Amino acid sequence: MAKGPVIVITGTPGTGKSTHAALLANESPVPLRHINVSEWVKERELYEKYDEEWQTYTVDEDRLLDDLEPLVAEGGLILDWHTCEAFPERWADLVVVLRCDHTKLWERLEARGYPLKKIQENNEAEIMQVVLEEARSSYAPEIVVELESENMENLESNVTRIGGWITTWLKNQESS
Ligand SMILES: Nc1ncnc2c1ncn2[C@@H]1O[C@H](COP(=O)(O)OP(=O)(O)O)[C@@H](O)[C@H]1O
Repeated sequence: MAKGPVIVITGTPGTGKSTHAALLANESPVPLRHINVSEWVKERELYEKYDEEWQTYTVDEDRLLDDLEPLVAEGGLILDWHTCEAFPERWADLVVVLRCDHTKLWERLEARGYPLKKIQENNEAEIMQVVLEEARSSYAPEIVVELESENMENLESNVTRIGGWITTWLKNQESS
């Protein structure tokens, strides 16, 4: 059986990456392992330090990439992270960038208990489409897809659409 693709799901924090990844892992036509990269970094202590001011970890990217490389080689992976430019271009078969209206995003981050400064920073990043630009400058345009993640209907249709893409990808792998 063909191994599964490597799908990067990225977007500003709160856009719905983990929600999409969990549903996709459940509904995918081929088994996919969901790696929440932020959690992975914490669990495996792949960071240099904890930044108190921003309440985030400064990731040790070299160690992170070494750690993920064997999993990527196996395939069948969802990499869920708020940034994507650190990953080697060859890793990704598909890069999904989730987008959300900034007032909705603000509410989601507030509900998460983020400090105001962090909400403002992320909100601004979403308005300026920082993650989308990052994805577009790091990967071939044909593998980058921008999807709206504002409501449950978006969530369901996005996951169905990515599932359809996986089915085609598998067929292409078999015939090549
Ligand atoms: N498409 C969506 N429609 C409605 N709520 C969503 C959607 N995507 C995410 N959410 C909600 O927004 C919050 C943040 O989602 P999450 O998946 O944790 O975001 P991320 O992983 O990008 O930080 C959660 O409460 C989740 O239920």
